[in-house]
Amino acid sequence: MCNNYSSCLSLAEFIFISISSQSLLQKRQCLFHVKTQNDKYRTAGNVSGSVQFCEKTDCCVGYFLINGSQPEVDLLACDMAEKSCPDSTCKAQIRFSNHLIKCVCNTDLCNSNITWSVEPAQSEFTYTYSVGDKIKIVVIVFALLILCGIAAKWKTVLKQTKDPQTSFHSVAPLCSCLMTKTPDIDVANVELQQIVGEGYYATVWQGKYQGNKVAVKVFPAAWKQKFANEKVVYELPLMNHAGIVNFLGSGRKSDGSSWLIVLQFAEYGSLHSFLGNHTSSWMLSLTLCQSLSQGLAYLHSDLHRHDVHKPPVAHRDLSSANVLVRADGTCALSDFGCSTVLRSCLGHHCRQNHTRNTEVHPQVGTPRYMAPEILDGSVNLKSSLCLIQGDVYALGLLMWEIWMRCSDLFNGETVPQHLLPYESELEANVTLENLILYVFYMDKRPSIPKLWELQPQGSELQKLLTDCWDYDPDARLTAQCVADRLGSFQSYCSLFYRHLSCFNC
Ligand SMILES: Nc1ncnc2c1ncn2[C@@H]1O[C@H](COP(=O)(O)OP(=O)(O)OP(=O)(O)O)[C@@H](O)[C@H]1O
Repeated sequence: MCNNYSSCLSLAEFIFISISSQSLLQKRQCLFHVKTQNDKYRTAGNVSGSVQFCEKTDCCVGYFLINGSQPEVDLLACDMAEKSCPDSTCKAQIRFSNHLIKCVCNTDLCNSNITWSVEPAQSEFTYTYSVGDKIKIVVIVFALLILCGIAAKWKTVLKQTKDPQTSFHSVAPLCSCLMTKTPDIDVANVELQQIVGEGYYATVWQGKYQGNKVAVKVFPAAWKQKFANEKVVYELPLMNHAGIVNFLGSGRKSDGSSWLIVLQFAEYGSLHSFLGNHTSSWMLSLTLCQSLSQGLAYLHSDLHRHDVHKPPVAHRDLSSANVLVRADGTCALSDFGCSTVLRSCLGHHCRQNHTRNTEVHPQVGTPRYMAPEILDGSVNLKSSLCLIQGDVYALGLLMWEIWMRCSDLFNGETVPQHLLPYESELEANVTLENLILYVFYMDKRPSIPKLWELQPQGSELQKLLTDCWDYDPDARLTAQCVADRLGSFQSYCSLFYRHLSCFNC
């Protein structure tokens, strides 16, 4: 019997309400307070008044502004993507700038309060050292330096005795793949002609080897480790692929002053200089993006052919300076100095383990191209999946750079000059702190021109880019999926413009 409307529920309604209230009860509840610039946090769960029921994670977050000595709430919400949050109370964890700090915690409404301590200010008192004190300090520092030197030397000697190869490999040892042992080339046969590129670690020359035009990457002896990293990747089995620059050999100058890697010569040099000097048609842009994503998909692949195994490799430093453009308008990945050869046992979750393993896989790469979770420092850099997802974020930025120079997308209007990602929003020499605030905290990405929406494939293109640089690494596409989607773009070529200047169309 039911006496009033509210108590008059059918059995089905009753079951539905109890199940939903139960599931709401099981969900993490966090205090909710957002400002418009961080609207993305609304999607992290259902909001009821000042409480949010988390849909995506079990963690609450709090961002606090430090004005004077008191933290002031800037944002309270459920976290957006799966992360580790081992603490039950919200302890200040990451300091984005002098004014903004973040905490994460794992109990209901735990983000209401932040536990933090003001960093001890530099004490301002002065102390005058006597001459005797100064001599003592110099002697102690000197003795410590000598001791450190001896200890470091011993560590190296012991390491080398244990495994003579380890001094030469910082890349994680592989599960099952054999290295292709390429014999060293005779450096005397390599002719260096002119410098074509100057990176941080090496100078790249145009040269001649066995009658062919080649690029020669010359590492000074001090960067032997970078040379070794790169050589390890190039010498992996089955590394020959159109999307990866062709490795022709390596060697050492007889006087030991430098180490050389000989590569196929890319006529247009880096993608950065190519885009700086050329605009492109729809088809050329598509060719650049397809070859780039195919190269990355291949690099990430775990291949077994007969008895040979190519493990997945994360590039970890994708940028337009590290992608080359060949005469036929295809891209080739290069510069594997920061790459990590991954064990074939993929499957670690991106954020299961909060420890930052800076020893095994340190945070490397070009900050501008670093994924938000890598900038934020909250990911487990030991996880293969994280590194691969970080590469896909950079792939999204690279494709944005390419399409921003596509004249067909600007419908006869002036094509903007080539810009690096975030160059127009932040300065050319952007600081890490500004990048973290913009890319991680505000979840901003390079802007996509409104004009693109009017173009035949503009919206698909926009979707492709946003699916690569999603805030949630698990929501990002794989490089293979990017290549497949781009493959379907091609069939629309004839629909695009009748007078389309197609490259390879
Ligand atoms: N195979 C090649 N063909 C033509 N130019 C090349 C080739 N390889 C490299 N370059 C040029 O040399 C530049 C530097 O090369 P690379 O990025 O490999 O050096 P690096 O010292 O490792 O740089 P980084 O500072 O990014 O670590 C490239 O941006 C490109 O302009």
